[in-house]
Amino acid sequence: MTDAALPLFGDPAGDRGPGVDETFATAHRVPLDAHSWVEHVPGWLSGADLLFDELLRVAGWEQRERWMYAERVTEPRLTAEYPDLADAPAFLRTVAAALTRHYGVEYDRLWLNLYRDHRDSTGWHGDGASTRRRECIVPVLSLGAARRFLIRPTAGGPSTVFQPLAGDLVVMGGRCQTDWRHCVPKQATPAGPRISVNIAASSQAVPD
Ligand SMILES: O=C(O)CCC(=O)C(=O)O
Ligand SMILES: [Fe+2]
Repeated sequence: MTDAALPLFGDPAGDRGPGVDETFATAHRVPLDAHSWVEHVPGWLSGADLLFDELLRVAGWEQRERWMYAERVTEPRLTAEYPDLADAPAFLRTVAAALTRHYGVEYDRLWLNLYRDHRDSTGWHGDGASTRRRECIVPVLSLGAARRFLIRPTAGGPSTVFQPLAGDLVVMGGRCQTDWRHCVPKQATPAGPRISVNIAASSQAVPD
């Protein structure tokens, strides 16, 4: 079965399914320095739990491994990647289109992370190959359990902490992918599963 064939929310009237706030009314931009910022948009998506359940079921979750120094390590999360937005579950195309309209960046691909519980994580990093332009706008939509999202200068220094809830957007802008590093740390306090939707643009993968 393909994603496109799924009646995603089974609600032809469309008023019980998820929806996005096209006005970004709750957006709050936090300047990190002269070149970089993070925008938190609480409650941007309504019906986040429906989208979470649907993605858990339909996404092509993979367990990836990577080289860390001389060792092959299993990543502490699952990932589903859609290099072509056209192949992504239908509602995520609506999400990407709304972000394209608002931020003026042609979002055309995305990947999902599934943090199965509080022991899953993403270590400190910049988004690398998907963000080679000097200034990029990288939206991340949170679904499921709340987890901490940290960002700190690449050269070291204190972290700025966000705690996106289900339906919140966290958007990294400017030079966040080079001058700053972000992560979602493991935590001691038990947490249920979380999915992050990381929305990317091939136009931002090309250096300017
Ligand atoms: O899960 C998140 O909120 C961020 C994930 C992330 O930064 C990534 O996959 O590159
Ligand atoms: Fe990232």
